[in-house]
Formats: sequence, C-alpha cells, structure tokens
Amino acid sequence: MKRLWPKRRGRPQIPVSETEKTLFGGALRYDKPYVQHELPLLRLSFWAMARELPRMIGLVVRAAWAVDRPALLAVVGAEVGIGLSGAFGLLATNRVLVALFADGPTPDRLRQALPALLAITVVTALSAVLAAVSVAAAARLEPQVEREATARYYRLAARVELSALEDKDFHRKLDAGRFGTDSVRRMIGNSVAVINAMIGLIAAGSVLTLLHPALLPMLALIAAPKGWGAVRTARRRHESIHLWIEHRRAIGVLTHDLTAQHTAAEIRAHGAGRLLNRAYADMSATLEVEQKRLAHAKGGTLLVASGLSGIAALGTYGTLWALLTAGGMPLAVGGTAVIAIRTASADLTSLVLQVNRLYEEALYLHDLDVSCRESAKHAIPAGGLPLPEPTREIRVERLTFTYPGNPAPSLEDVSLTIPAGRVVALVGDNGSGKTTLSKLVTGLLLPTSGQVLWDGVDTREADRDALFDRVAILTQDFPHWAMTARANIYIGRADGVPDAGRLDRAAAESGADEVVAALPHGWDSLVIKGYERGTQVSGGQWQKLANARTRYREAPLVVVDEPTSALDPIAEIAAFQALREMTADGTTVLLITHRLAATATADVIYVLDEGRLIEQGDHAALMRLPGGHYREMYEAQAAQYGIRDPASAA
Ligand SMILES: Nc1ncnc2c1ncn2[C@@H]1O[C@H](COP(=O)(O)OP(=O)(O)OP(=O)(O)O)[C@@H](O)[C@H]1O
Repeated sequence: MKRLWPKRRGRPQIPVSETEKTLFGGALRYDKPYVQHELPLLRLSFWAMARELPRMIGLVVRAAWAVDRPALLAVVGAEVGIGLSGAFGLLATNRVLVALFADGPTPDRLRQALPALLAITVVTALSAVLAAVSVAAAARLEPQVEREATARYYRLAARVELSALEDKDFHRKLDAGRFGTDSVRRMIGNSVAVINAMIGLIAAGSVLTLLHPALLPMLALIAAPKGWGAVRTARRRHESIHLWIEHRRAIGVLTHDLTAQHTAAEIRAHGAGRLLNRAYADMSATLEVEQKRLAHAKGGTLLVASGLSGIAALGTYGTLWALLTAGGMPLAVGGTAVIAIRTASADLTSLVLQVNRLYEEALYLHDLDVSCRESAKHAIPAGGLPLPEPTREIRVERLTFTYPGNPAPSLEDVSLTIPAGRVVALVGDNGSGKTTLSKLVTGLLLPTSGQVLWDGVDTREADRDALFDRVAILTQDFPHWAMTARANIYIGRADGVPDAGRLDRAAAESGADEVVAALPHGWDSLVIKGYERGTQVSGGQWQKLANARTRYREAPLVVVDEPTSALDPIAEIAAFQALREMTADGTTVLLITHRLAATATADVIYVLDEGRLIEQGDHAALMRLPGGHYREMYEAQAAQYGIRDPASAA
C-alpha cells in the first residue's frame, strides 16, 4: 500500500474534499505548535528512542520527587519488588518441576515439591500486594504532579507581559505548553510500565541465562518481530492522527455549528443545516477510507510480526528439544525455560510500546518546560520604583510603540498630559491608536521609545503591581466571566475582601442594580446559560455589569473604551453623565469613544490619526479649528440628527 507519509520527505497531502474547498478554501490546517512534533517523532529510530529513555524517566522522577517523595519511593520499591518476585517465582517453578520430574513414588515427589509450591503462592500473593501498592501510589502521584505542573504553567502565564503575548512566536510556545500538563500525568503511568517491563525482563532473562546461556538470544528473536510490529503500528497510527487531525477538527467545527445557539436561526431559516449535514456526510466518508486503510495495514503488520515471531519460537523450541533429547538439559529446566520465554517476550513487547509512548509524551513535556522558561523570562517584574501618592498627572513624552511583528508603529512621537481628576477623551478613526495608547498609559504595554511618566516615574521602572492597583479598565471586548452576577463584580478587585457596600454602590452607579433585580436568582444568578441558576443576559446588560465591575475597583484612574456601545440611548446618556460625576472625588477618566456627543463635555480631547496626535483642546476649541478632523467627525455625526453645533458656526 502507498505510504501516506514518505520517510524523511516532508508532509504529504491528504485528499481534500469538495466540501472543504467550498467551506474552508482547502484543508483546514492547524496553526498549532504541536504540529512541529510530527516529523521529529516519526524520524526518530527505535534505538535513538531507547537512548533517550533515561532522560525521559529522569524528567518524570524529578517532577514526582518534588511533589510526593513517599509516593514515588513506594512506586519504585513496589515495582522492584514485583520484578524480584517474578524472578524468584521462576526459580521456585524450576524447583517444583525438578521435584515432579524426579524418580520415585508420586506422593514423595509431591512432598518434595510442596515447599517450592508454597513459596510460589507466597510470592504470587506478595506480587499482588505490591502491584496494588504501586497502583495506589501512582494514582496518588499522578494528580499531584499534574496539578503542580499545571499550576506553575498558569501562574507563569498570567504574569507574562502583554507585549510578549502579542508576539506570535511566544504565543505558540505558550500555547504548546498546555498540552504538556496532561503529558506529565500520563508519563508517570508510562514510566511505571517501562520500569515494570524492564525489571520483569531482566529477571526472566537472568533466570533463562542461568538455565542455559543459549536461551537468551532465542528470546530476543521471538520478541523482536512483535516489538517491530508494535512500533510500526503505533507509528502508523500516530502519522495518521496527525495527518488527519485538521480534517477531524473541521468535522468537529461543522457538527458544533449544527447544534450551537448562535447559528440556530440561520441553520433553519437559511437552510444552512442542509449544507452542513451534506458536508458532514462527505467529510466523514473520506475519513472512513483512512480508517479502513489503517485497519488493513495493522492486520498485515501483525500477521508478518506473528509469523516471524512464530518461526523464531519454533527455532527456540526446536533448540530446547535438541538440548533435552541430547541430555544437555533436564526436562524440568526445559519446562521452566518455556515459562520464562513466554513471560519475557510479553515484557519485551510491552517495553517497546511504552517507550514509544513515553517518547511522544516527553515531546509535549519538553514544550511545557520551554513554555515555563520563556514565560518566566517575559514576566512582569515584581517590585520597582514606588509611585507618589496621590497621582497628579500622567505625562506621555515622545512615545512610539510598534507591536511585535508589525512593520510600522501604531503610535509615533505622541506627547500629551493626562491631569488627575479630569475627563480626558481620546478620539480618532478606527486603528488610529487610541486603545494602544490607553494600554501604554496603564503600564500594560511598555514604550518602544519615549516614555510614560506617572508623576515623573517611568512605567518601565515603576512598581507595576502598584501601578495596576491604581487602574480600572473597561475594554471594548471586556470579559464575560462565566460566574455569578456577584462574582462578575467582585472579580474587579479579586485580591481584596469582597465588600457588599461597595458592590451596591457600583451597581447603583452603573445601572447594574436594575439588571440584577430582574434576574431569577438576583446576585446569585449565573450569567451563563445551560446551568442551574443560569440565565442569559443581553449585550447591554453585560455592559452594565462590566461598568459596575470597573466602578467596584474604585481606582484613581478609570480607562473606558467604548463603554456604552451596547446601551440604549437613555442608558448611554446616564452612563456618560455618571462617568463625568466620577471626577468629583478626584478620579481621572480616560474615555475612548466614537460617540462625540459624549466627548463634548470632556476637559481635554486628544485627536489621533494614524498613530499621531493631530489635535488637542476642549470641544469648543476643536470645533473652532477650520478643517479640523475632530470638527469634521463631529459634524458628520451631528448631521445624522440634523443638528448644527453652535461652536462650529464660529
Ligand atoms: N495586538 C495587536 N497586534 C498587532 N497590531 C495591533 C494590535 N492591536 C492593534 N494593532 C494595530 O495597531 C493600530 C492601532 O490599533 P488600536 O486598536 O490602538 O486602534 P484604535 O484607535 O483603538 O481603533 P478602534 O477605534 O477601531 O478601536 C492598528 O493599525 C492595529 O491594526
């Protein structure tokens, strides 16, 4: 059968159905980091894999040692015990056979065999107890190792600089790490199986060598084809999974859309459901062909492996026969040898399989390691210069910022001042740099050149945690936390003690109180559908909850990016009025909006265009600028309502 994945010649193409071409413009390829593992894994020879074995087991042992030494020692101790019991059991079996095949009356021979039989019973029972100890200790280790690895990964990920997250390469590495957290757990089971098979093999091999030195190479001949078959089948399966993974994903995307809520209307009214169902039938038929191919290939490989193994077994048993008939080996020893050969060949096959799996998991574990190291390298530093209390002004000086990988800067040579206790508005066309500027002001991004100074303290050198503590943000795409309405507000100051009075105030000021009053379980309602106490809230209601969250933070600088985009006209007017009122206690409001009626009352308005600051002043001053961009934008909006601003008449 034609290889789908020719050795060392890159990635072949799988058939692309008409459906995929129509719906996805071709095969749906993952942009995921684990694709990078396909080739190294498949190119690695079995022997290279075996050489890697100690390092891989070392990784797991170190992780386990760090979280639960007693459990690790219990697993290792039990596995060694099981191996030794196996060897002892084989020797005892030999004794039994020697006694049974000896001359003399049967009752005497049985009496002779009795001590060895009792020893076998004890050893078998001990082995069972040790196996239970190993399973229990491994089960205790697995979740701990996984938890520790996962917690470390997410702890580090949550501290990464925002600019690093914008870097595609870093993001890939970070993303790849997620798959490694599962691998650590799975590697414990694999490592235990590898240790178990190795000890069993050494024990059976030693006993065989003791019985007759010619038997050990025979054993290798029996086991080798089975090992080859196992690796070949596993590798072929692995190739297939990676090669077809996007295809399966595409099928998943289709079937998910068929039952999703947000597609339900068009699935029915536009007939999209018929198209998706046809697409499912088409794509799953292609996949079925691959599954059949795999099954045939597996059958063929198993047949060849079993045939070769059978020939080797025939040779081995022939040798045994020759040794027995030539009188070079007693019959009892021959019997023990047969048992030892069967045990050892099962251990060898299992060893090959488990090493194969271990290697695959180790690749993902390596990703986790890289991801954690890179995250630590790009972490927001702890500590730094303290900020004067209270903040009087934030100054932006000759600020330029370029996103990683972007050819041009998103902000260029921008200088402006944000005085405390004022409403400062940022306006400009889409993509002019307003959101980016707000992220630099709040220390979420650091300048490429120039500086942002909080009362003279550069955000690069400031204690960033202290800086974040003074900021509340409401982004355009604010998070819809899948929690209760109450938790959606409390998370606004997640490290503080929940304060019910503050929550009530924030809710009243933002209109969230009315939203919550209408929810079936009030503040305890889950604002996600599909769960008990769950309910769906509208876009505008979400925005009120998010507004409340920002207010609950009670931070001296509030940055709001299109805070009213989903609100009805009355709620919008109230929201802008409430923002204005926030300045009464000295809070600074940095307002980003395209609703220019709202910026008319701002103390200062900065107009950005293609990353540059082009105009500044209050509404009246900007409306007096002939041919000004602000004036042009304002008049365009006002014209929709047939309004003429008195300031522009000047
Ligand atoms: N994460 C990012 N990675 C790369 N480029 C970005 C990123 N975010 C924004 N940009 C680019 O930076 C420029 C400024 O974007 P920004 O979001 O700051 O504009 P904006 O004025 O807030 O736009 P809008 O009014 O549409 O919200 C745009 O050209 C945008 O494509």
